[in-house]
Amino acid sequence: MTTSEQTPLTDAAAWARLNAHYEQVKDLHLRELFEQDPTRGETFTASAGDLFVDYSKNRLTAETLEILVDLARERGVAERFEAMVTGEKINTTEGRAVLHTALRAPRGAVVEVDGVDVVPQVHEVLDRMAAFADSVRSGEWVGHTGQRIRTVINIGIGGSDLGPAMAYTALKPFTQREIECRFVSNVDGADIAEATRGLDAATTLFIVSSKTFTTLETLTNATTARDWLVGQLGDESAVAKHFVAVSTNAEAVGGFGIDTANMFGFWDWVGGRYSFDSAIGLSLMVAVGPDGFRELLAGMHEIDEHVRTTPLERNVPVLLGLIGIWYRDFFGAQTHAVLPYSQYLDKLADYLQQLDMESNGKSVTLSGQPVDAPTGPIVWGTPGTNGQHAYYQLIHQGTTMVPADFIGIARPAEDVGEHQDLLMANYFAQPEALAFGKTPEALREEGVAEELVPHRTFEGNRPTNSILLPELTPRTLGQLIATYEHKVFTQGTIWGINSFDQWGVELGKVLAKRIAPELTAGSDADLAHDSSTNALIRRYRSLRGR
Ligand SMILES: O=P(O)(O)OC[C@H]1O[C@H](O)[C@H](O)[C@@H](O)[C@@H]1O
Repeated sequence: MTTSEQTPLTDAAAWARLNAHYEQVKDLHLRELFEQDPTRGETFTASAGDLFVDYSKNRLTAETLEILVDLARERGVAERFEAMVTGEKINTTEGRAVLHTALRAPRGAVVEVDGVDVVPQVHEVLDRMAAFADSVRSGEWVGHTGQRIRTVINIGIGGSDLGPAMAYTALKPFTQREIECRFVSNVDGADIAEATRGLDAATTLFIVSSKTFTTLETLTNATTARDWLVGQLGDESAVAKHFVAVSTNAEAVGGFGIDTANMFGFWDWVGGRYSFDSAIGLSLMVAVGPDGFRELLAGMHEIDEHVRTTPLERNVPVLLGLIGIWYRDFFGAQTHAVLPYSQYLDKLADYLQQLDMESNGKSVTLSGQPVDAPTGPIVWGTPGTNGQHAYYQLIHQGTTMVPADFIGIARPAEDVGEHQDLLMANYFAQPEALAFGKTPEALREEGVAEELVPHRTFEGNRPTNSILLPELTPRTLGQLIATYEHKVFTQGTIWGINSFDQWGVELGKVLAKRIAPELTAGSDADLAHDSSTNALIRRYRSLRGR
């Protein structure tokens, strides 16, 4: 047991110090902080792998950071990280180890769960995935009619969708363009209908991805996909050449009719939202090739090692986590924006929403007590510069503090004309404007009419991190994602919550199972929900002529 599992967060000595310190620094303006220390922009920075992080535009001092690091020490962040990566069952509510770091451990490393080294199993599956991916990519794997595969459709949801979908988009320039990947997640029939529209079943391969293989959305989509395929090819036996599965549940895969020879396994110690570097990434591996996938794993491993070996003061995921806690728990910021200046990172915020919000959206501690400080923020964002022309108004001049990560890529995959420099000019300009704002005096000097001065004033003092990557490659993407994984870990550890369960998604699933048959059968009088739910169901039935 580490400290955070035993004692309330607010009992920590560093917590009391942070409270007192907050009162001293809360009104300091970033303008003053930069005036006091003109070297701040060079010293409040850190690197991990190829990631460079400038955290100087945050409302904190060197002392703030010192106390935050003391808090991390007191809450046992390093010890709990060690417990996690060595296979301790830190997911106590499910009795499981948490070993996504073992998914990227190099061949020959040893990580034991219940006395069994899991690394050989990890590499055995990776090798099978590689052989499969190569055969699809080369055209050696042919469909029922002897034709090669042109479209791969991953069917999965949550962690079995968001990771591969995000990474496929991010790594488009590294994909074999002759094979297109599509992703179907929503149980809304529109998703599978649109994904298969116009496709030739003879050249389509489905990867059914589900850790549990019991997820309603995925099984429903997989059944519809199988009907579509058999409908087009006119032969049940075609399924064998057009369906593979990724799951921890071999029995259910067999029960669905997919040959378990075409199943790629993983383990209960891989959480859904931490699984895209497991076999869940099979579609991605087909797209970027086994070498690309291994580069991604290597990038993630670099960050795992960084966290393990770097002092907390320079530990990038730990620092990002601590800065997030400073805003969430002391300034009361409810959200955290992720603003990538890269179109390829279009799906990053969607992915991070599950990673962060499903992990740290908790209100009880590991020991079941109510938390004594606010936990995970609402995570959101879209690629810059689009957000600038939509919601940045609120970030600049609204009444809510929105701490944000600005993510920039120096060397673009598509170096088209002056696009990149214009994009990056915005990447640099926005955090500058957010931090330093524009004073009424400056406006008056420019001759702005007095009645417009309040409207055109930018208060500034709005905090950001700037994360800069040299380029977006499988390796740097792996580094970026592992950085966020361990940021979330750091925060969960400090809050003393279980970042690895997700009981909060259960109730809605149970109720939906109960309601589904009520939508088609039975009489209105049989409905036994609250009056609102009953009336809505009745209205739906009537709109559908039932
Ligand atoms: O991979 P599966 O078992 O199908 O689960 C898919 C997703 O659904 C669940 O409800 C959880 O909220 C997610 O953590 C999980 O990633």
